[in-house]
Amino acid sequence: MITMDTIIREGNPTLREVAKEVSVPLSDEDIKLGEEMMEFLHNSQDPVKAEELGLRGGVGLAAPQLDISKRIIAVHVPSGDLENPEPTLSAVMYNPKILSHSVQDACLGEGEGCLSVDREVPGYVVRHNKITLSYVDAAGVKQKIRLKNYEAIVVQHEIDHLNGVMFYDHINQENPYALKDGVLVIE
Ligand SMILES: Cc1nc(NNC(=O)[C@H](CC2CCCC2)CN(O)CO)c(F)c(N2CCN3CCOC[C@@H]3C2)n1
Ligand code: NI
Repeated sequence: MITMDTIIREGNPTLREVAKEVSVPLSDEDIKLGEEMMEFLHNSQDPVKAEELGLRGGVGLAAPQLDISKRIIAVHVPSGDLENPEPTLSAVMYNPKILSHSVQDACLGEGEGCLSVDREVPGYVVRHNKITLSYVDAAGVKQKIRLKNYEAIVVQHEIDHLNGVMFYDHINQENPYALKDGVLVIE
């Protein structure tokens, strides 16, 4: 089971590597890894389990954070309103690739954090507002989807990890809260 002890922290060189594509058809090992990554996200969002296991909350996870330099990410983004328990996006993505993106940029009003970063790094992390994404799903089927706003931000954070990029690499050093005109701030 993945716990916080499994997650490597900044300073570990694996977080700065470009991860390798996984072979398709998917190996049993890669399928099992994806399942464990998704299980971590579910546990981290369950107040009882998160408390029990000492997990920080997570809506995304990338294999390099487990010291595994493979292009595998898991995302589990809850809808936000408690009435509707259905997540807006829940998927393990193998070899995810951004095919195209909007001119429009966006950022989370709260900034970003990272399970591999044990410190607050304030500032806006400006990303694409909308992306068209291809990936292979856990069943080995090629998918092509369009994401926007919060879900698009989460996936971009995870794909960054596959390319050795950390969220704070995007923060403006002079003024962390500087924003160009037209950047959508997502609250
Ligand atoms: C936005 C948010 N980031 C949380 N943590 N950080 C992460 O997920 C990192 C990835 C996210 C950082 C910004 C974009 C992607 C992990 N990363 O480093 C992977 O690379 C949260 F935990 C969280 N939520 C809201 C929903 N809530 C549902 C109930 O359970 C608690 C949960 C808390 N929202
Ligand atoms: Ni992260």
